[in-house]
Amino acid sequence: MSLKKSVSVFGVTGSIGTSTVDILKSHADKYSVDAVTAHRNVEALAQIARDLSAKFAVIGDPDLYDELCDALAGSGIEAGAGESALIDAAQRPSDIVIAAIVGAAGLKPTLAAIRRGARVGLANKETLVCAGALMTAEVAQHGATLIPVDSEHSAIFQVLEDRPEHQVDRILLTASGGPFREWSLDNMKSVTRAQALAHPNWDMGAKISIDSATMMNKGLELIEAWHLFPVPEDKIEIVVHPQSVVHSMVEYCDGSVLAQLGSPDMRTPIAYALAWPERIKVDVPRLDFATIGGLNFQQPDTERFPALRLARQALQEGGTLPTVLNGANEVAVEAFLRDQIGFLDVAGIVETVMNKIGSHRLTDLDQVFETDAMVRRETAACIAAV
Ligand SMILES: NC(=O)C1=CN([C@@H]2O[C@H](COP(=O)(O)OP(=O)(O)OC[C@H]3O[C@@H](n4cnc5c(N)ncnc54)[C@H](OP(=O)(O)O)[C@@H]3O)[C@@H](O)[C@H]2O)C=CC1
Ligand SMILES: CC(=O)[C@@H](O)[C@H](O)COP(=O)(O)O
Ligand SMILES: [Mn+2]
Repeated sequence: MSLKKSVSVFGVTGSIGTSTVDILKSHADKYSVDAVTAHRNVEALAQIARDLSAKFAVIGDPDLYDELCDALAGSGIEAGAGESALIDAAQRPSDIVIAAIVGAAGLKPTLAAIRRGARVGLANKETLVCAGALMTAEVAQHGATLIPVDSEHSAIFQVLEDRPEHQVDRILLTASGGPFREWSLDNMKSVTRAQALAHPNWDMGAKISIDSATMMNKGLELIEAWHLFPVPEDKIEIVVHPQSVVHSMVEYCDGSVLAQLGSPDMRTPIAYALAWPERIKVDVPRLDFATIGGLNFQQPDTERFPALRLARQALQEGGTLPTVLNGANEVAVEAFLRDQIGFLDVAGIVETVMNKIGSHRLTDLDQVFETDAMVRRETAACIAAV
């Protein structure tokens, strides 16, 4: 009988996906790989599937099935394509699923893994933002386990120690402030794609890099934290910490503040999600406090970064408003990346769409998918009018 845990990695070709591959390779004695997925990058998917001796490789774009079969020829690895194959991959009985697809596109496969009671290492924060209450209800119903991979949420998870809500005074979610932390609104008007993609501390995929630059990432993380940890919204505060060394903190009722620190390298939280409740060795750069010298903290500025205010509003009003915020943001970020709108238009468009659609009581997952599709149409129309 194998003592190895089997792992499936969704979004294996991305930033989180390839960091996960790195850990799986260095701990091949502990983990075997079942399914791996990507969206369009057939070549990288097939190479990773071969390197990890995966059993099943899925490409999200159904038109690329034949290309994937060719790339896997002779390997014995089964190929699949399209949304139904992504769901099939999630339903296979792997011990751990790393959910690292970007955006709401990850919702259906992640739900499929939750519904079979899997342990899910969740990087894909947009799923919790657009359907958090329904997702966490399914986690409870099916006995699944959700382990946060997002660095701040991993930090909170590591220091929260199952403490009851009444012992927790505050969750302090740290934010780097992104590349424009000190820029004036006037200068931010002419930000280029390359400037917005250049995060000061983290090497990440394009969408989350833009989210960090607008600080929508922290807004999404606020909503993510509220779904993951048992504290009211007004006990989750955002604090700007330019060095990204303190990944988040929890303040307890006795005045103690517990923090998790580390180099800005996602392999640490990914390894924790894989090994929890144990820890495994990871070759990340170690902190040298004398070289770092000082750690700084500042108030966030919601005037220059309105995405923070919009996400707080979505969380407070609840219902389908976080779904609207997320869908509008995904479409607006894509438009910015295609040079169709300016940097400040991203949050402006999200606000316009939120005001236009408003919030409705959240009832079921079909409503989430319908709202998401409608928001994407409305946002595209709004972008066309800019
Ligand atoms: N990068 C980071 O350090 C962090 C990321 N996260 C979160 O993790 C998630 C992944 O981020 P990141 O790795 O940076 O993103 P990347 O853009 O680097 O990777 C995204 C992955 O998802 C796949 N993908 C994209 N669209 C679809 C789709 N429609 N259907 C199926 N698969 C798809 C991509 O495949 P292909 O390569 O073929 O396009 C790729 O494998 C995001 O939700 C992000 O917010 C959270 C904390 C830190
Ligand atoms: C690595 C990670 O978890 C990202 O979400 C990171 O936090 C982005 O940095 P910002 O704090 O600039 O959003
Ligand atoms: Mn984060």
